[in-house]
Amino acid sequence: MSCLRELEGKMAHDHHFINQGLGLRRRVWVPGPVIVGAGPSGLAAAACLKDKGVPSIVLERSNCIASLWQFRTYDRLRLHLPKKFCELPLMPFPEDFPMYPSKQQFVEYLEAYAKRFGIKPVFEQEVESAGYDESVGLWRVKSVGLKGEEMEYVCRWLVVATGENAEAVVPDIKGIENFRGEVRHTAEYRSGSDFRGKKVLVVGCGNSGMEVSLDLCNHDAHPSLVVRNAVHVLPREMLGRSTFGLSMWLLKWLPIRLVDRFLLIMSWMIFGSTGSFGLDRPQVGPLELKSKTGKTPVLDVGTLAKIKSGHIKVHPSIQSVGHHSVQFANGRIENFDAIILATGYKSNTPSWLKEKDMFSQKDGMPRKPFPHGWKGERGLYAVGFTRRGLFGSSADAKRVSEDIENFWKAEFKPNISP
Ligand SMILES: Cc1cc2nc3c(=O)[nH]c(=O)nc-3n(C[C@H](O)[C@H](O)[C@H](O)COP(=O)(O)OP(=O)(O)OC[C@H]3O[C@@H](n4cnc5c(N)ncnc54)[C@H](O)[C@@H]3O)c2cc1C
Ligand SMILES: NC(=O)C1=CN([C@@H]2O[C@H](COP(=O)(O)OP(=O)(O)OC[C@H]3O[C@@H](n4cnc5c(N)ncnc54)[C@H](OP(=O)(O)O)[C@@H]3O)[C@@H](O)[C@H]2O)C=CC1
Ligand SMILES: O=C(O)C(=O)Cc1c[nH]c2ccccc12
Repeated sequence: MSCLRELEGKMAHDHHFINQGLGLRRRVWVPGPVIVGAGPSGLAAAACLKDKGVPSIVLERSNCIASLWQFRTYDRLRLHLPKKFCELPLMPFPEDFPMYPSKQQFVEYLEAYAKRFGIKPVFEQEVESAGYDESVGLWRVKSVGLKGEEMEYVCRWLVVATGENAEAVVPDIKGIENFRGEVRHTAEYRSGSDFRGKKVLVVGCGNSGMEVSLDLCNHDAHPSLVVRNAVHVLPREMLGRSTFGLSMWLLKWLPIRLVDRFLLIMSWMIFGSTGSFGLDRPQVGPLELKSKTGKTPVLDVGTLAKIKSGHIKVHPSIQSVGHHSVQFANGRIENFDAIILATGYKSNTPSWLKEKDMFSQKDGMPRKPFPHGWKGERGLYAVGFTRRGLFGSSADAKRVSEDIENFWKAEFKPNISP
């Protein structure tokens, strides 16, 4: 251990210390934290660390930053929350960006962010396992490159930033394997132009399902939406302000239940009763539900009007799928040309993180409830697992970097005698 410490001192300014010949894997000693994931959370963590003088290394399975935004989202996507709630620490959005930046603008911002803080992730490095080695008191992070080349990064601090949306959730739907039309998850959906004139069933009514249905409508497809449970749909704006901004402001003075009541009254005045067209509301209010379960209310950008006008049909749960048809829980059977699964995403930490205390094996999320989930034992951290969007990522990145900075300073205090 002491020789490792000595090495640490010597290597404090070297990012990579390659020690070949200790087996087939190339082993690299990283003096600072290893961050897994180059999405907004990983970039925010690296930037905050850099700002405090702590070097880090970012490992990313894809070949670019923000791969979720670049490769796995639909073309018409914009931020749903105003830009001031989505900015990463230390760098606001450009002033000439609109209130709700498009995905291209968001990616542009992230590219500029990475450049500004000199963040150069190691791309095409899929982390396949990470575990704490008690014998040396360090993390061993094992990755595999595109050509199968294996690496091991050894470090004191491990920051998990692989996101809540690392893998698509593909539910088991009876008979779906027999369906002759196309079945596609929203992660593979780009635009309704692929479905012009087709009858498309969208399964799931979160923000993705609602917006994809609207996009299909706008491209002259004929969408139907499966709504199996109650859902809160709120207008994106009310009283000339963003619903989210207004809610945050009201929460400074009022209890969550009162703010929820206000949101529901306003929504009723704007939409009427959503239950009358198949979208029943949960018993618990939208913000309370978000805070208790992480279920995000749908922020409507025009889908509801299309449901009201009959351009988007609403169906209950799917009972079974045939070659060309779908039978619903109410017994109705309809033919479809394609099925889009807007069934959400999940964390992938159970598949690679060998530590069982901090992250649940079941859902891959931190076990400790918000706001305590960002820090584990032995130098393990999480950024972007609070179900609070980009706002949550920024808050985590700040906390994590402050915590690591304290250890870093204590460890590497320059040995200057008076
Ligand atoms: C369609 C959509 C729209 C959204 N819109 C908003 C919004 O408007 N506002 C908001 O606040 N939030 C929004 N969100 C929430 C979203 O979670 C955040 O926007 C944001 O992308 C989260 O950043 P992240 O870095 O935590 O995760 P991600 O963006 O998913 O980044 C994680 C990165 O880790 C990489 N990775 C995963 N596993 C490994 C591995 N084993 N090894 C190496 N790399 C790995 C991935 O390739 C990815 O690049 C949206 C989410 C979706 C799906
Ligand atoms: N512009 C923006 O800001 C956007 C933001 N997002 C965000 O991205 C994240 C992911 O959103 P999204 O992709 O919509 O995923 P969600 O997890 O939010 O929604 C998944 C939906 O699929 C339903 N579902 C799951 N399995 C089945 C099934 N077998 N049969 C029927 N329905 C099913 C769920 O129903 P149930 O509730 O019953 O489980 C739920 O309605 C969210 O945080 C969301 O807010 C997404 C799109 C746009
Ligand atoms: O889009 C998302 O996934 C978000 O998590 C953004 C978000 C965080 N808190 C909210 C409360 C109401 C609506 C959206 C969000």
